[in-house]
Amino acid sequence: MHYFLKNSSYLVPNLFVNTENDVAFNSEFKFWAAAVIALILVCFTKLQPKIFKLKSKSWIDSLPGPKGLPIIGGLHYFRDLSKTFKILHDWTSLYGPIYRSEGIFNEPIVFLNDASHVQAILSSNHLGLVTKPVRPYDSLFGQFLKNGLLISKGKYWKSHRRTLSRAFTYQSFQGYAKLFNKFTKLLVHDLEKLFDADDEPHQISGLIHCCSLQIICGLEVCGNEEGIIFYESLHKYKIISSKRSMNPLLLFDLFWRLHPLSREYNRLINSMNNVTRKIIEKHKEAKKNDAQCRNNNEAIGNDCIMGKKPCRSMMDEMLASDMTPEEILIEINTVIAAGFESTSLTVHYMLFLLALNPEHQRVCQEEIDGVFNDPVRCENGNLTMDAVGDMKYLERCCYETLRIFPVIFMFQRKPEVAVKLDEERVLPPNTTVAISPILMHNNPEHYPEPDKFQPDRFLPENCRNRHPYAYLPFSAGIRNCIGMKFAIMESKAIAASILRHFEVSTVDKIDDVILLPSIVLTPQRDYKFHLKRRQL
Ligand code: HEM
Repeated sequence: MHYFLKNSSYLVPNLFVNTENDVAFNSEFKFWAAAVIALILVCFTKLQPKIFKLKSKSWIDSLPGPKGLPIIGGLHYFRDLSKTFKILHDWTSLYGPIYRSEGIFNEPIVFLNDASHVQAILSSNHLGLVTKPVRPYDSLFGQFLKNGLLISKGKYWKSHRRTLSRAFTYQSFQGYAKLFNKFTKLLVHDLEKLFDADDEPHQISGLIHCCSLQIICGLEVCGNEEGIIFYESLHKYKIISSKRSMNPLLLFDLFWRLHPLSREYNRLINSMNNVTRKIIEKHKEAKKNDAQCRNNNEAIGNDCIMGKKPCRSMMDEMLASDMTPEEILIEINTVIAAGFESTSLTVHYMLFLLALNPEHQRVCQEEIDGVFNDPVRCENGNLTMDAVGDMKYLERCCYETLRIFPVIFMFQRKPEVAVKLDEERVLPPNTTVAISPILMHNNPEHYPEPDKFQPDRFLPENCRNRHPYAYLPFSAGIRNCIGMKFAIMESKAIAASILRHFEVSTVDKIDDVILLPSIVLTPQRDYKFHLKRRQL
C-alpha cells in the first residue's frame, strides 16, 4: 500500500479526539490556575482602557448580533465546535446580511453576507484593504508561516505575490501534467488494492491527501520518513492551532509561551521546516540533473524534457527569485499548507456528492471517457493539461462542490482605511470583517434550492446574472487564492482518474457526518465509499 498511514481517519484533524496522548499536558492544572489569576489581574489593570475604547459609539454598536461576554466576547458560543456551522446559519437567519459579533477583548467583528458589501471590501486594489487581522491569522499560522504570502501585508506582500504569481500561469502548469499523471496513477493503483481486498466500504481520504501532497511537493514523499514526519506534524499542528484560536487564555502571547502546548507546537514547526529544507535540496539536485541531461542531450529517466524549454514549477520560480533562503522556506510552507489539504478535501467532497448523485456521475464519466479515449489528449493513459481543461462538466461539478463545501469556510479582513459599504454605512478603519462563503453560498436569492447539487448553476448563461461576489470559495480581488486555477486543475485530474476507473457509491448520507471548523472545513470522520471497477 502506497500511503503512509493505514487508518485514514487518523488523517482527519478531529478536535473531538482526545489529543492528551499526543502532546504533553503535564502540570496543566497548575498552569491554568496561575493563568486565570494572572489574567484577572492583567484585565483589571492594563486592559480596561482598551475595552472601553473599543466600546466607543459607532453604527457598528447598534448592529444586531449575539451578545458577547466580558473579555472573551463571543468565543463561548463555539465551545462545542460541532455546532459551529449551525450557530453561524442561525445567526444569519436571525440577524440578516450584516451583523456584529465579538472576538477576544470584545473587539467587534462585522459579519458581511451581502454580496455588494463584500464587493466593497474585496474589489479594491488599495493595499490598505487587503490587510488581515492578527487574530485568528497569527494565532493559527503566525509562528509557522510568519510573513509568508497568506499573512503578510503592504508592499512586502505585493512583491512576494508578484514573484509567486509567475509560477501560477497556465504555461507553468504544463509541467505539472507529468506529476498529475504520475501520482494519480499511483492513487488508482492503491485504490484497486484497497477495494479488491474485500467488499467493505472504505475511507479513502488518506490516499487522496497523499496524492495531493506529492503533487504539490513535486516529489514522492508519502512512502518515506520525511513524508510521514511532515504529515503527522501538520496534523498535530492544526489541532494545536485550532485549540489555541478557540481558547481565550492561550490567545495571550505570554500564557501561550508558558503553556506546554506551545513547546510541542515549536517542535512540530521545526520538524516541518527540516522536511521542507530537504525538499528544497532535492529540487535543486533534480534541477542540476535535468540541466546536465539537456546539455548532454540524453534523457535521464522520465524527468528530462528533451529539446524543450523546461517548465518552471512553483519551487523553481521561488528558487530563481531574489528571495532569501528563509523567505523561500516560508513561502514553500505557505503553498503546501494552503494548497494541499484544501484541494484533497475538495476532491473528497466532490466524490461524495457524485456518489450521492449518480446521474451526474454518469455524465462526468461519459465526458472523462471521451477524453481518455482520445489519443491526442491522452497518450498511454497520460492526460495533457489541455485535456484536463476540456472536462467542463467535471469542472462545473467541482464548482458546485466548492459552493456546498467551501473548504475555506471563512476569511477575514481588517482594512486600514475607511470603506464605503453602501449609501448609509462607512466602515471605520481597522474594523475586522468576517466573510463566510459557506453562509453566502447558501443564500437562495443567488442559489435557488441551495441544498441541491446542481452543477449547471455554473453554466456561463446561468452565472451571467448572478452577483460576481456571491461565489467566493477562493475569495476574490487582488488577495484571492493564488492557487485557484491550479487547485481546480488538480481536483479535476484526481477526480477524473478515479471516475475513469471506478463507479463510486457511498453508504453515508449528507447529514451523517458533522462538519468541523478545523482551520479548513473538515468532516468529523471520513465518508465511507464503495469503489467498483469499471469495465473499460
Ligand atoms: C480547492 C482548493 C483551495 C481553496 C478552496 C482555496 C481557498 C483560498 C482562499 C479562500 C484564500 C483566501 C484566504 C484569506 O483571505 O484568508 C486562499 C489564499 C491562498 N491560497 Fe488557496 N485555496 C485552495 C488551493 C490552493 C492551492 C492549490 C494553493 C497553492 C498551490 C493555494 C495557495 C494559497 C495562497 C498562497 C494563499 C494566500 C494568497 C494571498 O494572501 O495573497 N491555495 N485560498
